[in-house]
Amino acid sequence: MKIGFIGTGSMGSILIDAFIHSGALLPTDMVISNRTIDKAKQLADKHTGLEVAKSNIEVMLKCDLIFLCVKPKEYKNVIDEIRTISLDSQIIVSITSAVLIEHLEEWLPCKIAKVIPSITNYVRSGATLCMYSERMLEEDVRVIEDLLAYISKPLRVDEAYTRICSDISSCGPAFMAFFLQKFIDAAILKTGISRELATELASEMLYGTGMLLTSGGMDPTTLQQKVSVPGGITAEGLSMMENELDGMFIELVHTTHAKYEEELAKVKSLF
Ligand SMILES: NC(=O)C1=CN([C@@H]2O[C@H](COP(=O)(O)OP(=O)(O)OC[C@H]3O[C@@H](n4cnc5c(N)ncnc54)[C@H](O)[C@@H]3O)[C@@H](O)[C@H]2O)C=CC1
Ligand SMILES: O=C(O)[C@@H]1CCC=N1
Repeated sequence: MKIGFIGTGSMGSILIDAFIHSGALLPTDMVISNRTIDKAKQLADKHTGLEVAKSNIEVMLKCDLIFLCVKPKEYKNVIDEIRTISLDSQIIVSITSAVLIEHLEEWLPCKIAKVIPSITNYVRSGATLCMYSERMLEEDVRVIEDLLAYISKPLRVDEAYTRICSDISSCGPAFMAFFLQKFIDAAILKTGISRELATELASEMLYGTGMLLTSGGMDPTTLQQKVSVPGGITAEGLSMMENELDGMFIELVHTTHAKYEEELAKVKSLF
């Protein structure tokens, strides 16, 4: 089976790298295209045998399963280009939250999967959020999830929860890195600790915390309880954060959902 990638920007190239490094795919299994062809060529220079197509049409003509890795506003151009040569036997995997399965089904005759990856997949961890159109057969779903399992934990979610699941799984790494950055900056400002040491400590801490919350079998509440001795320093810090951050995460969810609605409307208006 030939796998295509239309769009080799940040997420497209992360997926290609991860599939190759994990052994899920060989470079020769894939055909890729990108608006700026040099970006695709740079990937091919890194992975001998990876074929760069001259156009998105060429990818569609050569592949059975095609990942669409472009931004919402770029869907219109791609769909217009490929719709007349798309086949109902082909599987399109769209990685964009703000493009609905029902719209992709309206625009293309193909079987449609919506899979939201995460930057964590680069190091073969984190989830991939999986949603499928009714056109997908059991064996199509198996092909996709077998592939994704090399680089992630594929989790089936209801499309109605795409936004909040992506907030946690895909935006989450950036949000957590932001918190870490603020923590490190404050540590440097208040104590004079070196950035290098503070960053190393913070990164190791987040890695270990992630392990405790997955293979370690702890949930976030238990973890907090285990670290905070009643009346101790952690408890004091947690209590301060409870007051300072009250409402912030509600606001965060409002913000991401408002932006999502805006993008959904924009995509719809383009067609
Ligand atoms: N970056 C991330 O962590 C994640 C991104 N996504 C989704 O992936 C999608 C792509 O995001 P990024 O890779 O971050 O964006 P990006 O801007 O880095 O990559 C998009 C690529 O598409 C190419 N492109 C644009 N129009 C094209 C066309 N007509 N034909 C072929 N190629 C074209 C661009 O040249 C660019 O290389 C977005 O919808 C985003 O929401 C999903 C999960 C995580
Ligand atoms: O739009 C999304 O849901 C994804 C999450 C990170 C970037 N884009």
